[in-house]
This record gives sequence, C-alpha cells and structure tokens, in this order.
Amino acid sequence: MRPFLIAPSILSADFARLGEDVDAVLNAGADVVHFDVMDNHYVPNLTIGPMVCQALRNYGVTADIDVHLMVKPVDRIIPDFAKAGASIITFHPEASEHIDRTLQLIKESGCKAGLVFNPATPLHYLDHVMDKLDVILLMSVNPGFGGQSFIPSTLDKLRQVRKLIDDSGYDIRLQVDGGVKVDNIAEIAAAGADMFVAGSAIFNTPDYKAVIDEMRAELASIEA
Ligand SMILES: O=C(CO)[C@H](O)[C@H](O)COP(=O)(O)O
Repeated sequence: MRPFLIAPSILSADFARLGEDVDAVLNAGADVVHFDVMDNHYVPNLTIGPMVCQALRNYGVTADIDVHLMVKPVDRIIPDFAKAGASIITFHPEASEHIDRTLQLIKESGCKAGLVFNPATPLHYLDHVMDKLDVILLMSVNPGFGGQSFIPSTLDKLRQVRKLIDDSGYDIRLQVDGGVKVDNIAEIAAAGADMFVAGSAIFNTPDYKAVIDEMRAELASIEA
C-alpha cells in the first residue's frame, strides 16, 4: 500500500479566513486540501467554485487541491477548475451523461481523475473505466453536509473496492469521506482506504496538529 494521505475537507474551515485556515492545516501536517463543490441541485447545499480555488493558489497554497464535484451537470465546470489550479477532480457517475468522456475531459485538462460513490451508489459504474482512474472515493455519509456520522456499511464496500483495485493492478487511490475521526480511522484503513477526508474532526478542534498527529498514530498501527 502507498503512504496514507490525510485530506482535510475545507467544508468545515473558516470561510471568512480561508487562506489562513488552509495554511494552518497544511502546516499542521495535512497532505492534501479537499475542496467540496456543492451546487444546491445535485446536493442540497451550496458552497464554493473555481474562483475560490484560484484564490487559494493566489494566496500561495502549493499542496494538491482535490476537488470533489457534487454538481450536475459535471462537464462544463471541469476546464474552469483545471485552470484555477485543481490537482485532482472527482465526480459522481450518476451526475454525468457520459462517464468515460468526463474522465477524459479531466485528464486532458491536466488533472488526476476519480469517481465518487454515495453510500447507495452501486459499484458497477467502475466497469470499463478502471484504467482511467487515479482515485475512487467512497462516501461514508450522504453528500451535502459535514458533521454526519460514518455509515458502517462503507467498511464492506471499501473491502470490495480494495480487492477490485488490487486485482486490476492499476495505481488507484482509495479515498473515504464522511464521519472520519481519530477513533475510527484505523478500522477504515484496515478495510482498504489509503486517503482520508476529514472535515469536522479536524477543523472543529483548536489544535489541528494534535488531531492529525493522533490520526497518523492510529494509521501507524495499520502500516506496521
Ligand atoms: O463531502 C462532504 C459532505 O458531502 C464532506 O467532505 C464530508 O462530509 C466531510 O465532513 P466530516 O468529516 O465532517 O464528515
């Protein structure tokens, strides 16, 4: 397995001082910035777009920005995010009319590409596209809001996808998002995840470094 990556979801960051807060979480040891894009159509919430991604780059953020698109339609916003500095772009297969075309569009824009599965989205969308994926993201809550509880059936789904990835031989990250905390991250890693999105668990505490260090200590028990 590749090194575990911790990706704080800026959904729970302080939007009034976003650049500073993102810098703080990266200085605290986070690996990747997880950037949740919600359109009040595909999901019942409205967040941030390419201008905010560009603003973070202008502020000096050099870490990978992992853009999770919870929007429908998907394709027309992809070039804008690529130009704004996205490193990874993931989308929900049921929100795209042509999954293969959307994946190609992301790659041609110079970004890594991934598919996102809601808790009840079937895995058959992976058929025929494994060779085009850099990331598979399993949602462990229904998308739209931070601060929800981890849905336990995700563990089984993670084990299934871990096997699919290992059997495929492709170099694909297995990301999990929703309700990830210090006290469940080891179990989630043991089920096969190698990239952990955590919003409220990190941003709703005063000491980001302490939480990230605790998460890494939990993960070390799996790596060992
Ligand atoms: O995509 C999301 C919601 O749609 C968030 O990234 C996710 O819920 C993370 O928040 P938390 O760690 O607080 O559960």
